[in-house]
Amino acid sequence: DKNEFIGDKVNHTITGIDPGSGIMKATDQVIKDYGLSDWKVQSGSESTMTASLDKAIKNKKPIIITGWTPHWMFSKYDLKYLEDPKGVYGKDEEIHTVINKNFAKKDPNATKFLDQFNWSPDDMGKVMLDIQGGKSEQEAAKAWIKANQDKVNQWKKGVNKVNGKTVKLAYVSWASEIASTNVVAEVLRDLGYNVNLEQLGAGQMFAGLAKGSDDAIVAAWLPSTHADYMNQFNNKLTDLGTNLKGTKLGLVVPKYMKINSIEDLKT
Ligand SMILES: C[SH](C)CC(=O)O
Repeated sequence: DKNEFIGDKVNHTITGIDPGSGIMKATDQVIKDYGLSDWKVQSGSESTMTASLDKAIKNKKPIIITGWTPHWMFSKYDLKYLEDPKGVYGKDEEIHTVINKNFAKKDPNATKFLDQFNWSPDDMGKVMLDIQGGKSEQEAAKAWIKANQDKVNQWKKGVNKVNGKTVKLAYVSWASEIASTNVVAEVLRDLGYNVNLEQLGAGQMFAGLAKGSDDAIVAAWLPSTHADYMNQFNNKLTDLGTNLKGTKLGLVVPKYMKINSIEDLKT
């Protein structure tokens, strides 16, 4: 039946991303909670994972990846999430904007802007697709800003223009965070800020923010995915709240695969 072959077909491997990410920790928990002791989670990066996904789909081969929404892969390919009856990946989540504890005092103007930043999975998806389609990260951000002046003006309400103050943003190279961080950076630049972007691993991003080597991130997946990092550094960080609602994490497969639940991986 469909169960006994799936493990053999994918060499009992789930194709994952960077080991410090929350989705990889959650997937380790999936292995334990669903009794998948003969399975392994292959770490890599978002780009190695999407390259493996592309290759598998081109050859109509089975593959199981760690996936999340929003992500351009759902526009490019016919994919589905495996049901997670034990709820290990948690419910739909949100992405939060988090600043270093001292930043609000250091720059209340930029803090007000960061606090007002919020947008939808559709907004983020447009920027991700433009980048996937070949636009540079900055061009994609600028194009979105140009086409969404009303939303951007809401973010800028009560925020003053400045002359050359610096804001340091950290992020991890996940398509979702590349999109959001570049849009925020471009609007801050329109406001007269010099913006430094620092691309780090997930753990380094939270550590750098806590240390103050970076001022802000728009990349905290909460309440569960990044809970460990937020708890580890909580007295050094200020959570400004949600900037995007309606994210999802889980195991994702091409729709041509017969399995529908994580339970189906158990031979
Ligand atoms: C890969 S998701 C954007 C975030 C995470 O899993 O840490």
